[in-house]
Amino acid sequence: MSHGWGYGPSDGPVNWCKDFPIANGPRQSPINIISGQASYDSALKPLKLNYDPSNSTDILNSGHSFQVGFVDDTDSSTLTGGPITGTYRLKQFHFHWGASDYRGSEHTVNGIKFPCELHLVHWNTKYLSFGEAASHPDGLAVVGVFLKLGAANPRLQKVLDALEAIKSKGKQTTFSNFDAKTLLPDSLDYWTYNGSLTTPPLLESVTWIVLKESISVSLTQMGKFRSLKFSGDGEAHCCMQDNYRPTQPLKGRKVRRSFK
Ligand SMILES: NS(=O)(=O)c1ccc2oc(NC(=O)c3ccccc3)nc2c1
Ligand SMILES: [Zn+2]
Repeated sequence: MSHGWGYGPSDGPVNWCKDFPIANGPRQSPINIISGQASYDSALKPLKLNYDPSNSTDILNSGHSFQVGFVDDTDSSTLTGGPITGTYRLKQFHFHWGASDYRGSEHTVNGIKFPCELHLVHWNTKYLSFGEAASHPDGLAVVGVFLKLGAANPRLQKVLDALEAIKSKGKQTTFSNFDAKTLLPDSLDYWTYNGSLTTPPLLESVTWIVLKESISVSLTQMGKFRSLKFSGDGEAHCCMQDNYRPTQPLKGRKVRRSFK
């Protein structure tokens, strides 16, 4: 039985293809977005994100990141419009970040890395569940938001304060009445392309929607992300950082943009 995957020298992204051969597939994520090569598509609609704060349920240290989960048994927290057709329900959001302020994001823009990237994960309600949707090419839609070093972001604080209770792998605590919309920047201009989950099982079922505008994060707030552990209680302490996959080959894919 092979050990799980991670971000270390032996279980990290370069070795994921051994257990998940799709890692070398035609539509892998993340990618480097070359802004000059992204073509404006006037047919792209504005993003519509309608989130009900009462749907947030818990915050969990997954051992790879931490994620805030949402009740998804009704259409009360949805993504519509944008490059997608139909209605996608919010399942969870999580982040990826670096050990230093000069890396951490999964997507890059013109080769630029950000210290952190937020992913809001949605699944297509034409399927019965997240799990089923994840196995279809149009099953998932993830909104990516870059975090850029600057002033402390008060909208992150409630999430970061909750990390005290979930320092190690497997820890979970309630996290209610959180409005994920407060994490979004003012502009919803975006780039979009067809890609994959950026962690195993790396399924090629994600319509990526990467916002052009970033949100701010301070050095102190970045320190809170890095205070988490990949490891569980009783295991050798391993700081949760550099939990990002390097950019993957475009393999002929086109990146579109919603803005002129
Ligand atoms: N970095 S990523 O590409 O956004 C990404 C990568 C891998 C993922 O696995 C899941 N699974 C659930 O959310 C889930 C949550 C609850 C129950 C079943 C599945 N979401 C993912 C997002
Ligand atoms: Zn992610």
